[in-house]
Amino acid sequence: MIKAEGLTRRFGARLAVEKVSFEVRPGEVFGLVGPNGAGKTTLVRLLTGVLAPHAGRAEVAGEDVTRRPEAVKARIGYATQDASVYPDLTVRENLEFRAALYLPPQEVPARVAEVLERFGLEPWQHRLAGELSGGWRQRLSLAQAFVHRPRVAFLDEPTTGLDPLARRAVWDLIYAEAARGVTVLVTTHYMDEAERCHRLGLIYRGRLVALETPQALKAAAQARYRFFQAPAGTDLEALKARPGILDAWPSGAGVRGVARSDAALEDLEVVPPTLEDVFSVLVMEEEARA
Ligand SMILES: Nc1ncnc2c1ncn2[C@@H]1O[C@H](COP(=O)(O)OP(=O)(O)OP(=O)(O)O)[C@@H](O)[C@H]1O
Repeated sequence: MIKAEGLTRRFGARLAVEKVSFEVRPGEVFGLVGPNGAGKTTLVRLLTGVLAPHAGRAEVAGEDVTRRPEAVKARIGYATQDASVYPDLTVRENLEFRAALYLPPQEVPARVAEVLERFGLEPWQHRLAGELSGGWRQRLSLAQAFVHRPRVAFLDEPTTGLDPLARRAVWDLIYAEAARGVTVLVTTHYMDEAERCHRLGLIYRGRLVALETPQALKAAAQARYRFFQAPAGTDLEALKARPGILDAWPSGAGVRGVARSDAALEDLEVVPPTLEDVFSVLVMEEEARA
């Protein structure tokens, strides 16, 4: 459903996206994760035809994005980071506007009514989008991404700034759309959200440095390293200086860390890695390579 081959994009001398290749299968919820400035948004803009690549190509929903960006736009939904809604249109008008871009006029009212209902937006339909709270604006942004029945949806940080309940509601909506067969590519900073994705790509400095299911990423990290927990009050610097210990950081009620697989850790509690641990070691490996 999504196929990127060697996608590359520069801004001046800076390589924002470098030779990125991957595929997303129909119905998959695929997560792109990576630190600020890693290149996630640029990659999404390349895949949605908003930005042209300097090298490589992409296919989305059976269309070549570079050659026929307009054909691709009709088949995808796109919710941008800055909530792609018009603040001075009402909720309903926003949805009507978006639906009318890609659907025959006679289909618009029924689609808008359905999406208002599905996304719980009916009570707000006559409100100006600019008057909605952050959570409801994000819901509207999602609703407009799905209103024309796209085959693929790109959601760029759809839950940033939302409280945990609103984030959960957004994820329930994303999964409901995926269950209807929509392929979803979502970018996120949140590890608990990354955990919900069927498969993940980690972007670091413009490059795709890992591509796997959350479970496989954890298993691979556990095979290469040992992760541990130390009690509160542990001397962090002394711990980091021990042979075989690669890094340690304050975490919750103690200290968490990563060590080489042959390190002596008898006095420490060895624990399975979280996704956050996995990404820490992947970034550590990339830094060591640089
Ligand atoms: N239009 C632009 N002009 C110049 N540089 C840009 C432009 N867009 C992105 N960049 C640069 O490209 C790099 C990747 O940025 P991008 O926004 O894709 O990262 P990101 O992973 O989405 O970050 P965030 O999580 O903060 O949104 C950054 O160094 C950024 O400064």
